[in-house]
Amino acid sequence: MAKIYTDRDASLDPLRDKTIAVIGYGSQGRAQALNLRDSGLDVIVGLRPGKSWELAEKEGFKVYRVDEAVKRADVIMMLIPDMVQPEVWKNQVEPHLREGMTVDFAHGFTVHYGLIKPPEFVDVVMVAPKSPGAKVREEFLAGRGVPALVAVYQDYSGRALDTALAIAKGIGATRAGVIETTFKEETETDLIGEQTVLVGGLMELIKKGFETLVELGYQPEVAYFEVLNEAKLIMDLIWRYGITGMLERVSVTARYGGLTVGPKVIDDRVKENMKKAAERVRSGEFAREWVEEYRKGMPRLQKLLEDTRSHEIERVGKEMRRLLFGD
Ligand SMILES: NC(=O)C1=CN([C@@H]2O[C@H](COP(=O)(O)OP(=O)(O)OC[C@H]3O[C@@H](n4cnc5c(N)ncnc54)[C@H](O)[C@@H]3O)[C@@H](O)[C@H]2O)C=CC1
Ligand SMILES: CC(=O)[C@](C)(O)C(=O)O
Ligand SMILES: [Mg+2]
Ligand SMILES: [Mg+2]
Repeated sequence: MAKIYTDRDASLDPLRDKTIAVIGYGSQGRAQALNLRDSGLDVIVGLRPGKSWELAEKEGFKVYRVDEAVKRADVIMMLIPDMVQPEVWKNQVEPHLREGMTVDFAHGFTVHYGLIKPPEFVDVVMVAPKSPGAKVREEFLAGRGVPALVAVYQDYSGRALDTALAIAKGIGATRAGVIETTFKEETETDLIGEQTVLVGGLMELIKKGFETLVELGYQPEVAYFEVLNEAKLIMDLIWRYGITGMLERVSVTARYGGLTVGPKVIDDRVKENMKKAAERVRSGEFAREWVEEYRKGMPRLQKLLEDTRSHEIERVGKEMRRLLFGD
């Protein structure tokens, strides 16, 4: 059984007289910095000049260049993109680390794949929200939290886990539930999950469902409501009540049709494909490919994004979302 921590198991004390430098003010950086500050902790932000800098200042933070922030802080939270981390680490973080500091990550990628090798005199921990950044903030403001994983990679002080749990509490994650894991498990499950289900799988399932309906001559707007908009509403039922709970809340016809046809569409070959994707993550092959793509300036990523942007579901979606949300 997994070790799960909630609010009762965590204290903010390990962070009380410390300065926390949140490096990056994007998806996770902004959410985590704001939540930690609202939890009563001393937070500064480390950035390079630009839009994020202005936003963080506007939102009341003292903002410094990354190296300056590291010098002023006791706890460093590496919340910049995974592919940017190694260089910033080498030039602006590592040279200024002092004995006994804590370095925190929100995803294990750079440490697990050896792109960052922390010195032995700091604690290295991870608090990985199982959620997009915006939700980390939204749920916190609503008095709730999103689940997260915690892990200790290096325990120099002997108190690394307590510090990690304090961060988890400060961002609101212990309100939901925090599971103890390792950098390896978090990194591999996060990548496998986002590639095969959360990002890759969902997106492809919805696109192929949309294409199928449109190719059969149905109206694209009808297809959009059916396979994209309602996917969220059905997912909400699964999220709140579980798969059986969702089945209990759709029509008996949908229940029978879904249970009999679903496994024919998403068949065992899909699982074999998922296992292949998982193998590429576990062997490090995906990480090598992504580092190489990043170094080349991400031409493949840009091309794929452009193709997605021009897909019919996006054109129709824009119209339909204007109707639904007025934007
Ligand atoms: N996006 C998400 O919701 C999730 C992200 N994570 C992890 O959190 C970490 C941060 O990811 P995101 O929040 O998506 O990052 P992001 O892409 O939103 O980060 C952008 C921020 O980094 C700053 N930045 C970029 N390059 C910089 C540089 N050279 N020097 C200083 N600042 C720089 C930008 O100014 C901006 O403030 C990653 O490890 C990611 O895997 C984990 C869970 C979910
Ligand atoms: C939002 C999240 O948890 C992801 C999908 O793993 C990510 O953005 O990397
Ligand atoms: Mg991820
Ligand atoms: Mg994730």
